Amino acid sequence: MCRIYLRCQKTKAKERYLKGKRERKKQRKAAARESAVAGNVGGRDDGEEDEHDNNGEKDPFIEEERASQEEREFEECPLLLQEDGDFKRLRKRQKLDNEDAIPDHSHLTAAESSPVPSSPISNFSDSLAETSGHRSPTPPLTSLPLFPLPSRPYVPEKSELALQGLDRALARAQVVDPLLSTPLSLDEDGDADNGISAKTVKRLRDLGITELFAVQTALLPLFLPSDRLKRSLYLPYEPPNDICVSAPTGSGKTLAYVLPIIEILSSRVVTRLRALVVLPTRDLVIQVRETFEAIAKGRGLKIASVTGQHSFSHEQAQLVDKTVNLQGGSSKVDILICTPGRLMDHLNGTPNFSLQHLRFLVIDEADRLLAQSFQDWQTRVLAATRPPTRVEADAAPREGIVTSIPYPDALAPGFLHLLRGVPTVFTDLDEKRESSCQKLLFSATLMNDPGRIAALELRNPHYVVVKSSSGDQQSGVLGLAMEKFSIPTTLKEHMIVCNSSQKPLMLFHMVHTVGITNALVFTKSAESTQRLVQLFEFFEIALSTNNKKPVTGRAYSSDLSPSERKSILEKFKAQEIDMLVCSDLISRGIDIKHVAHVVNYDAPVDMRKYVHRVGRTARAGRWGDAWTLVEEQEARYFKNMIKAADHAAAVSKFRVTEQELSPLMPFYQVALAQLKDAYAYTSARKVK
Ligand SMILES: Nc1ncnc2c1ncn2[C@@H]1O[C@H](COP(=O)(O)OP(=O)(O)OP(=O)(O)O)[C@@H](O)[C@H]1O
Repeated sequence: MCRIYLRCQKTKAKERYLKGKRERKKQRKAAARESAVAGNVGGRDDGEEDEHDNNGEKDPFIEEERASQEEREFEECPLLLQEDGDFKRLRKRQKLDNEDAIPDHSHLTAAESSPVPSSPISNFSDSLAETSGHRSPTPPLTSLPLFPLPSRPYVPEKSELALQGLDRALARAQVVDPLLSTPLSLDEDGDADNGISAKTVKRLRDLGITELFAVQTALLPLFLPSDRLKRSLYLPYEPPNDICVSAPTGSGKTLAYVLPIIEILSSRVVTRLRALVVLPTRDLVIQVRETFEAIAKGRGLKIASVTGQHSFSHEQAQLVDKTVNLQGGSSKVDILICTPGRLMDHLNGTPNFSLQHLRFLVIDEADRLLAQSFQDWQTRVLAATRPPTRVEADAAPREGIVTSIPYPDALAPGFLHLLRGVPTVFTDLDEKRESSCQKLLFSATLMNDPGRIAALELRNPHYVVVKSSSGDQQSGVLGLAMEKFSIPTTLKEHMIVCNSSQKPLMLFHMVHTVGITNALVFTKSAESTQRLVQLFEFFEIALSTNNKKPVTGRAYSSDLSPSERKSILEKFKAQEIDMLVCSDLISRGIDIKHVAHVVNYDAPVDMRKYVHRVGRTARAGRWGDAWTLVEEQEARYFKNMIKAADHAAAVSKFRVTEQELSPLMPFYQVALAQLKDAYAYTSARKVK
């Protein structure tokens, strides 16, 4: 309303002013004509600054200037500003007001020198009334408030935000320099300095391991303290702390938990399920089982794995004795390595399969596993390791009181109150008995998700972060909190920006010109894996007519049966295959020593994926190269991703020109045509 009113006022005033101006102009012209006729040419002195004409009339130019000034003021009206949101103008207005707010009051009366500054709107309407020669019929707008200047809120740094609400245990993390290592030497007692027995040292040496890597050096004293009581299989009154480890890919995390588990379990007399290792894929289960078997050789420990590769009953027969019903459970194995899905199957459907004797629960690739629910496996597993509370125990069905235990049962100390037929009397002097299970979380990209961590019910967790940034605590913790992951220092990273249609040719160029072999090539899906391998085969056939030895490439994806996958992986390990084209199925954890190159044929969509993929090379201190083919339209996203992880400087740009690609172009076109025919033929057969 105000706005419309002011606009109307302005228009009428302007019209009146222009009319007056025209009349004055006419009068002046007439007067000039008369004086010219009278030969009396005179006028205003140029140097005169008086705004009034000689006859006392206002100077039209000065009037015009004033009108435009008023117009400007009108434009600067805060009401309009509010709508436009033009804070610059408001700031200018306020600046002017502030200047006005320090007037010289010496010549004013008390009433005039009121500290309340007059509103620009009231000034404007007053001057408008003056200009028009009469006052507005409506009262002038006097007290419209000036909106306060918007002040920029305090924006905390990203690092500051990352540290807020950080788990206290994580804030106190032990940061370890990745270059740390300890030689495996024996002391006078025959033990190694880090608490490893002579037997294990000998076994390690047989396997060619002569020193412990940083993560192993840091972890072994935590698992194997000099106080031997703390190495007991059961610690119901003083349960061990849980441990979370973040260390780069290929830094030896597997051995860091395999060694202490074998050392501690070697003292066992009766076989019980005491170590459970959960991994995300079958391939990883096989790999970790091999490591356990290699280190535990000659120690009498029984190791098994369940992944669903064999029948359920076969696995049950391997795991438990089903003929008796035991509260303490029965186990034919000491160490079980499994995928979460199959673990749930056995928890739900295998009699006597119990986790109450667990001393170690290892969750490897923890961030990946905890992100997937698998029938809420974490909650179920944790519940199975924890002794029931008094209320739960009282509610548990018991058989009639008998004086002797009917058959030997083997409940863990924390679960003794459940013993069938034996009355339990709780007293106030009873000490609380807890599960002796120590939870161990490992990953190269350990998550910092308070919700997920809380769900694990970690007991006084101790964090170990292996990170290169000068090994200082603050940057190590910050890196983990902000998901700035560590990459092996022996890895060289490159990116190649190219047109999407050139990508296959670019890969073939890299294989033949740069000499990429013993390579893992990651694609985004099983389907693109298959297509790329087929195109590569056609290309190699076309090129081999040119007297070149063909490079062998095979696909490795979830489309293949487990036995096919196993055989392909073995051939690749035996270096019978030069290039394995795969989906993300083997992007985590897989350890193949001779992998010298990783090619991200399809750029990874997040930093975690990138870290794990490129981490398939440059393992255990060896050198390796990672190449990422980035399509032009993805380049910005990829650069931002690595920049956000403070990793942009480590990835160098590799340029390939059209001329360099041109020699391979004819073979590529032949291969493309053949691939087209092959797909046309396959789809025609499908239609039939
Ligand atoms: N102390 C050691 N001395 C020599 N080699 C070692 C040592 N510890 C581990 N290795 C070797 O280093 C390689 C990488 O180890 P491992 O697979 O445990 O890495 P990782 O940290 O689990 O990697 P990822 O995060 O990718 O799973 C393996 O081949 C392993 O045999």
